[in-house]
Amino acid sequence: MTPTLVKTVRATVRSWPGVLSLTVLLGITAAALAAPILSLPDPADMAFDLYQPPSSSFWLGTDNFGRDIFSRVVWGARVALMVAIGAALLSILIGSALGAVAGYFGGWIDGLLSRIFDIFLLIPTFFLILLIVALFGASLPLTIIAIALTTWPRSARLMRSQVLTLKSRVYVQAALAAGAPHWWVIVRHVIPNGIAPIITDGTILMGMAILTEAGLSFLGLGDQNMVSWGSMIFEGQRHLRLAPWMSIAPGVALLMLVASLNLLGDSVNFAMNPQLRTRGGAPKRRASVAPPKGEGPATEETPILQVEDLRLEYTVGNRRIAAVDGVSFSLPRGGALGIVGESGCGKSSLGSALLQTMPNNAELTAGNVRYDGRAIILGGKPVVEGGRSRIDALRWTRIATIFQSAMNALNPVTTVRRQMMDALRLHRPGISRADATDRISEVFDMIGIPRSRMNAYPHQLSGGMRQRAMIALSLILEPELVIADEPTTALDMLIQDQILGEIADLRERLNLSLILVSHDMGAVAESCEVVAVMYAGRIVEIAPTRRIFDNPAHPYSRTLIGALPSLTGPLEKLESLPATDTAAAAAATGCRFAHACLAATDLCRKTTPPAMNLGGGHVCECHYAEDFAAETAADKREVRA
Ligand SMILES: Nc1ncnc2c1ncn2[C@@H]1O[C@H](COP(=O)(O)OP(=O)(O)OP(=O)(O)O)[C@@H](O)[C@H]1O
Repeated sequence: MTPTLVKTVRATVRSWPGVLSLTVLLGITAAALAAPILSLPDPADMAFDLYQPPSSSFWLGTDNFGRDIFSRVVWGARVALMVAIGAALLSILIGSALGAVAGYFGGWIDGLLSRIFDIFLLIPTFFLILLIVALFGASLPLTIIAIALTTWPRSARLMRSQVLTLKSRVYVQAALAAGAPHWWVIVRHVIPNGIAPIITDGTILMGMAILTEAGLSFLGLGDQNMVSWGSMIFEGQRHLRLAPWMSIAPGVALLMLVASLNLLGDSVNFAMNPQLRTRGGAPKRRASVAPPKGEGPATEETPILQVEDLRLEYTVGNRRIAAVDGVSFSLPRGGALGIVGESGCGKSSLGSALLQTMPNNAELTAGNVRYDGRAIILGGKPVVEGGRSRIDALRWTRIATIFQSAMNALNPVTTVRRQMMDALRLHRPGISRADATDRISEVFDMIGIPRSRMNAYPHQLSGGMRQRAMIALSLILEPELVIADEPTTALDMLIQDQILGEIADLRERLNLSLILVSHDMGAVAESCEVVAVMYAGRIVEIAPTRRIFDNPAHPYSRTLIGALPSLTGPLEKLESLPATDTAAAAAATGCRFAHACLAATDLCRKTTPPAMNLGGGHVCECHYAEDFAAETAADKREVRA
């Protein structure tokens, strides 16, 4: 077994639907395989005990010919399984191969094959099967082929759409650019990535095949030499009043087999798709709290956002990862806070925690958040007022987001103008079309996109223009606070600079408050008055921008600032840090940066550093913060040398 298959089986048997469905399926398969060696009465043997109800002699009773129903159900399982496996395998093989070819090569090949799929889909399934059975007679292999012939276009269309999406992925293009032949790319990169939904669909196909065979047997068109649950149900319904057990037993067996196959399909899909697994599957019901009593009205001095001891944990299997581990800060109205730190330190998790848009495997375990003086999160729970979560009422209208990758954040099949129109109409249902168009034009002018590009689709815009469109979308409802998560990461230096300049300009004009999440110290220095440095889930230093650049007090901030190349002076060797495992660093005793800190002492390794207040809004979690902050620029150069 390949490692992927082993992992899939392991993950499947860890979920209760997986265990349940596999137990039923294995039970039915074992019974079907063991039927010849079990000392069961011959399923075709007729006796004088007609219509016997279930008893210790006849576990499931006897039928109108005195045949033992338990024995017939067990033998019938063989037919059901043969039809399910045979028809589904044949259907998937034919369908996936033709679908992969159509999707991968496109052009006239796709056109021709797609028309063939459509024609087969148009033929009524039962009619085609009846035709085949009428022409060639009723036999089990023919039934299997007939079912496969009517179901393969389903797999073909699924595989075609998978391949169409996958072939534009960068890793597929990279493999082709590296000189790999087409067949290798299809086998190595396309099929393994696109097979999960086909396998899931295969289990549904198996259920359909069993039901179709049962239907054919019910109509007397199945193989008369074999015991089939369908024919048993058919006979049973004619004697329903006299002997209801004749149809109940095969009916229940059929139901259990088809339901288990469908349940198994869901479990396999869940097991094969790491996103479904690690994002926590279905949304959990989160507890909420009522607004606190005595909340006064906000004044000009009330911070737009106050965060106290916020904690967010992810659950992955049995592990808990504290991605945000006790974060506190306060953002004044119209202020700009930059949150910097290396990849994985928890910046995006903090952003999603503030907006309550975390994945399902994330949980806020503690902390309070106040927006404009009103609590939106208390003790880690969302505050609900009048049946609606307060944060729901604030998202986009008062707190907007600029996402990291505009190409992924904008809907690719809708024009930019349409997306802005939708946002306006959703939040301001009464707005007229003319007013909405005026507002869109106004925002386009404001951020420097020519009005002629309003009806462009995202892919028709350049990277910089797309990011501007994303900013326009965030501003369309005139929010007060914008959370920008790496808004310039994928752009070249010149465009980065333009976009940051525009954000700064908009802030001034609209009195916007800003939280800028970035790993780029330069970007943050240009746009924010205060900088918070995050490391392994905590803000380890926060200070006014000038101050943190002149006198960084945390060794980690010093390293980040030291990594900024200087355009003047001699070339200096850049320092590098060992990789950080957020979960391990958070669980370590003492300072979480001690493992990578060149100045770490025993005190650092044993005792968690307190938050040292260095005055002027400068707070740092380092035992030696005062010493480091006091160092002059010359000292720092010396340390680096
Ligand atoms: N859905 C998730 N399930 C489990 N762990 C997650 C999930 N999302 C993030 N993490 C973990 O949480 C930690 C913080 O991740 P986060 O994405 O917030 O970091 P980041 O600083 O924003 O990184 P980047 O700058 O690369 O976006 C990391 O250890 C990451 O592996």
